[in-house]
Amino acid sequence: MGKVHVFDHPLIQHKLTFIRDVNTGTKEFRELVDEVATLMAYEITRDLPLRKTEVETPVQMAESYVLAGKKLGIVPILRAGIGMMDGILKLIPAAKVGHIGLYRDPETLKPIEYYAKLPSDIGEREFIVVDPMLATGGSAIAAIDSLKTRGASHIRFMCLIAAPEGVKALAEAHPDVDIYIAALDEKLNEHGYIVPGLGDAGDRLFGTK
Ligand SMILES: O=P(O)(O)OC[C@H]1O[C@H](OP(=O)(O)OP(=O)(O)O)[C@H](O)[C@@H]1O
Ligand SMILES: O=c1cc[nH]c(=O)[nH]1
Ligand SMILES: [Mg+2]
Repeated sequence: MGKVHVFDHPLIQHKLTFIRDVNTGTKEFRELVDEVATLMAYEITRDLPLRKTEVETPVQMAESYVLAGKKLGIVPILRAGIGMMDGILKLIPAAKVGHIGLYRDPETLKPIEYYAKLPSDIGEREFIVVDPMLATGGSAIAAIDSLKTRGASHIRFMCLIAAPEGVKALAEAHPDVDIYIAALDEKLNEHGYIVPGLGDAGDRLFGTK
């Protein structure tokens, strides 16, 4: 079973409060999601492997470290995942970006894939799939299914807010995938929305509705 990590960093928790706030407008919402994505990227990369190297400082040669291991790929689930992408790329600019387009059918709550474009060297990369919301888990499971079908084998999933139902479903469907979240909320409501959540992440990011 993959591990579930809840990021309790005070800055993440503080900013998340304003992201949740119904009175936060589109511009500020987008900026806050971007900032939290950067902070979460900092936390999620904590365990990346390093190798020793040497660097010439203005004073003398020094032993130092650079990143080693697999190259990274970021996969935002369209649309709302796009809101977290730039914040992650600020810290990991060399990562390649794949896109998977999914929307949740409002009646059945089942995900429908409408787009996929992934890096060509998919088997050589470690992927972070990102989406602000993990509700029923259907979208995250489908996105990871899609990545695995195309050859990815090292995948993590990162979101802002998760429902217990989504965490359970994702952990059962993909036990090899670690899940990183900023907040684990109470439940889903009858429309499949996270309670208390933040509403519809895509609509709040892009000003639709
Ligand atoms: O865990 P689930 O029950 O699948 O729900 C979560 C999905 O729902 C939202 O996307 P939505 O379908 O609203 O698409 P959008 O990003 O285009 O708004 C959200 O961004 C996730 O992708
Ligand atoms: O609470 C939810 C659930 C699914 N998608 C969202 O954007 N919000
Ligand atoms: Mg939406």
